Amino acid sequence: MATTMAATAAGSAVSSFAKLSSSAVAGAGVQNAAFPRSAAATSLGGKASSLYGASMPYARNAVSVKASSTSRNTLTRAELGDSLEEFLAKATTDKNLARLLVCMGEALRTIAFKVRTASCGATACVNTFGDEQLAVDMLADKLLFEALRHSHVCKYACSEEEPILQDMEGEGFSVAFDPLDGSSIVDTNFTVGTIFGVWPGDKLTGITGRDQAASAMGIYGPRTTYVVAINGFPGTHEFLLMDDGKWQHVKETTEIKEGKLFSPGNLRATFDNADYEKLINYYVSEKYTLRYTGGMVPDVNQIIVKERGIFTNVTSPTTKAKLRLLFEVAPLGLLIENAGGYSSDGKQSVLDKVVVNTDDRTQVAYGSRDEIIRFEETLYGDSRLKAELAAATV
Ligand SMILES: O=C(COP(=O)(O)O)[C@@H](O)[C@H](O)[C@H](O)[C@H](O)COP(=O)(O)O
Repeated sequence: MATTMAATAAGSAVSSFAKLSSSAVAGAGVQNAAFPRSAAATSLGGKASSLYGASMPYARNAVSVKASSTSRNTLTRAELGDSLEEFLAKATTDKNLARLLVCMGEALRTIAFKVRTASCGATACVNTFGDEQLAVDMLADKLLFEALRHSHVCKYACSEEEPILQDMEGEGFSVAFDPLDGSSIVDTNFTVGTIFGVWPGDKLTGITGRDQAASAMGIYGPRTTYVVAINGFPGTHEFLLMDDGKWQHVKETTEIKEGKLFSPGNLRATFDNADYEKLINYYVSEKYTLRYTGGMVPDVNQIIVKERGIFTNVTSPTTKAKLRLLFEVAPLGLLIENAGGYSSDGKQSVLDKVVVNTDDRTQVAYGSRDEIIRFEETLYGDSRLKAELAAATV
């Protein structure tokens, strides 16, 4: 309640501030559009400006978290209200990983601006990139490759648009990304997003989601947010893009509770997958709330924000798997599991699936523990989570 009140009070301060300094904000937009190199450098080395203080709507709210022994041995305090850079200094001792996440954050900020100002016709939503007019998903793709090259800590990168590994000429990590998930719903002004996973080393096949050093999504909705999970650091962390262009830590999720909320992807599969039909009928008969946009980023993000629910995308003999393990499913798996949730392809966590080819596809569910048990039992008659739970309680 205290946080909500602080946010409301400061919210009106922010809007009067925005009115007073609309030219400064417009200027920031122009600067964003010009990003990637200069802004990344400023952010990496820069200090919070006075603008930052003026527009900070959330009271600093200390949250104590115990980092795992693989990352830090000391009690680390992640505080709501921290900047992205402050948070990363507490969440990881790996300065290269922090640098990469900051660089990607700068690209996300620019993509948000490009999506917000895209012009949409009958066939595509386009915006400018230098002298070019590009579809926004292609533009996002270019910006992300540029940011990774600029980071100097990325060896290889590939994307849904460019699945062949590209040499980024840095060292430390390799990154796979979906530049603009939901590009077909940009024109309807639904929320869309970027998804990426960061793997240590120089391999993006022969790896699993569990090997990720971090994963994240950028979410372009009424607000722009950057949701980050760092392997070995508890929780999934939401950062809000502020008026001054900085990311501010506004939420930490460490538990996905039980609650009747469902997002049924590939619903057409119920036509010839009787078990999926049975699962959907269960949700309806139990009066679950339907919350589904058809964009995987907002549909999965709502589980992290609401801290409950289930997202399913199930296949059938006539509707094959569409979602890609490397670019979408594994990174979202780490975000959900770090938040205290569970993921499944029907039989195992999606984090345990080996990426054989960059184009591997799979069915998937994300949600609370009991929802994932129900998902596995309904589809395959049994759930490995039950056995794990029984073993844990002995
Ligand atoms: O892949 C996605 C979007 O593709 P695109 O618009 O080409 O960037 C995802 O967002 C999924 O399409 C989505 O979550 C969902 O699985 C779609 O399923 P359905 O509603 O059955 O079409």
